[in-house]
Amino acid sequence: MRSRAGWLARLVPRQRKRDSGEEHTAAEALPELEDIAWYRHAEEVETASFWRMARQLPGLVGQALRTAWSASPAWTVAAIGLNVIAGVATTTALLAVSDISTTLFAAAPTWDRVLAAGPALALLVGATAARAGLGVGAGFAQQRLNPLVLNRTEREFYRLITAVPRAAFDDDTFADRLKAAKDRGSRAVVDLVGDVVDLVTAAVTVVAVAAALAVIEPVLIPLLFAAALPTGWAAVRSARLMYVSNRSRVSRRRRLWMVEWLMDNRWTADDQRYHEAGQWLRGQHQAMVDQETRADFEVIRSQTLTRAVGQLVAGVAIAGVYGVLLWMLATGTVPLAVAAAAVVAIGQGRAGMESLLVAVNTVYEDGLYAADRHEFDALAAERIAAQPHLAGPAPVATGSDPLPVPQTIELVDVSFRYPGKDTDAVTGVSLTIERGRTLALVGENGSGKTTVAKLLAGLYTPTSGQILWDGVDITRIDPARWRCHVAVIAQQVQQWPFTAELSVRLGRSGEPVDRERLESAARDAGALDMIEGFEHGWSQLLDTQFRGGTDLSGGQWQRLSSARGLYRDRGGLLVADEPSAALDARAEALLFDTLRARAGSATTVLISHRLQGVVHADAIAVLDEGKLIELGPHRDLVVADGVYADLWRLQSKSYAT
Ligand SMILES: Nc1ncnc2c1ncn2[C@@H]1O[C@H](COP(=O)(O)OP(=O)(O)OP(=O)(O)O)[C@@H](O)[C@H]1O
Repeated sequence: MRSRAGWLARLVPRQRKRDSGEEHTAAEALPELEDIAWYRHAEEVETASFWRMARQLPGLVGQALRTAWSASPAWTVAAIGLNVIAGVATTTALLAVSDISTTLFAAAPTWDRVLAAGPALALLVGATAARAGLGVGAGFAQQRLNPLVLNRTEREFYRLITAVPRAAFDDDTFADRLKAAKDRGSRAVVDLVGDVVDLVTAAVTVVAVAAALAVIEPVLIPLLFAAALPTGWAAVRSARLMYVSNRSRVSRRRRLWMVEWLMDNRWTADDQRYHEAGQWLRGQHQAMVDQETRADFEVIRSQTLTRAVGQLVAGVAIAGVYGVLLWMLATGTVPLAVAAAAVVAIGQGRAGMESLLVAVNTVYEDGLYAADRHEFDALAAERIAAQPHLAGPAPVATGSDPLPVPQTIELVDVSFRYPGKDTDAVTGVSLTIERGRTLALVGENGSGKTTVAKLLAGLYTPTSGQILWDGVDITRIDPARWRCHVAVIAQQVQQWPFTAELSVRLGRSGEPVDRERLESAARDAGALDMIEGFEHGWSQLLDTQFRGGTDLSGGQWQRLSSARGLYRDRGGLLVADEPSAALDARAEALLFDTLRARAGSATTVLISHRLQGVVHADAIAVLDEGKLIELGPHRDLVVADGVYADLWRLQSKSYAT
């Protein structure tokens, strides 16, 4: 076993060494070209013995059967059951062959022998036809099963992806697992079901042939197994080499995919050309593609070597099996009639045995990839379950209906640190926002304004501290109960490739369209004239990659984004993060009027670098390096002569000149 592992180790590390050495130039710019950390996991796989692999089979088979059963119990039973019955037909056909040859080699007149073989011949024809029919039926059942399993697997994947907390997408471990699951893991879960049906088919054939040989000449059974082992060994080794290679390349492929996306999509097409970045991107891409090609060559070379050794040993083993049969014939241990039947059985048995070993190998291989998907599912489920409202003690507010619109929202000593960072983005912020009031967040770039907004919108959970709605810790309540009261006009304008109408009503897409609200949201955001001026009005598609689609200017997209936030808003909390950054003066004034009109009834959190837009806020919170350093209305802060007053003077001066 040690020597096998060592032999494999000699093949694979050579590939790794060459990978990291030759890509040195590219690695300077793209460090992800290095093998990923969980390569160590693949090295464990590398040293697994055939028997360890065989021991894992029952678990993998059980797992595949559970997957298949959950997708369709009826087709699972059909796919497995028909194969098992086909096995009975195989044994019957082989025993009929044995009967026929014994009868034909008997000492009797030719016609008597032919007539005597008639019933066995009829049985052979019947059993062969039945086996073929059952095989077709089993194949049909398997093909019906596959799309059902795929459907279920995909549904679960996207359920997890959309339910996972936002912070998961900032985490590189999650990104790697997601990539591995998407790359092949999900497909492998589906393939594993098919593999297990193939495994059952092959196992049934082998058992059927062994049962027939037990009647014809039991001595040949172990020889049959011995003859198929070398090919099986080679298949297992090849798969493992490919697995180890693939696993080590996930990180590079992720980077490759990203560079390809940067080159081939319209969103980066402008900037790429402004900065003449195409050549550099192509260079990075080429380096990675070359690296992939070299890795492919390496693995193909190793696999071919493995298969050649397997085939060579298999040839010798088969020669040995037939040699033993000839020797038994020569010494009179088996009569000629039995030897003839044995040749037929061995032919079928060898094919079945090789299929079995290949199936074992495929089940194991796909099992490894499927484990990537299961690992991802487990990680995603863990992240979902770790959300405070699920993981913490009993909820602090019971029931399942939406909470009432909050009268007070409080941040109590809230801190937040992004995953993987060693400093807080927000530290010890305490604030109270009364219903009907406007709070403005002000501060330099990177001071933590958007992070506070995201915490308020429930996108992230505070690392410490609490966010209270009417005294209730919001992180311990199901977000479905309070998110309906939160609307956001995000800093990063999302250009949804939908119609203008869907783009505006996305935040309430599950509800019937409210035309009046749709128009008033668009009007208040300064987007109504624009939408009504589109060739197709509200039905205008906003993506030039589809026929009839169009694109918008930066400011027009931002108006649409504001309309989306306003349509969703129902008088709860509206977070507007730099909502006017791309707007012209008229549109900006209109939007700020709209936000001001909320005063007295709805709560607004406004982030803006244009201090003219925040002077009317009931309170202005000034953030610096994640800390709240000043809080109060405009007039008080100007009198206090601190950071805000400084910024105000600076902007007023530039407007005055
Ligand atoms: N997803 C993220 N992962 C890691 N760090 C982040 C992430 N988003 C923001 N940060 C960091 O958190 C800090 C606060 O960022 P934030 O976006 O809240 O600042 P801001 O005050 O809104 O800045 P701006 O005025 O530029 O919009 C910054 O140091 C930023 O680099």
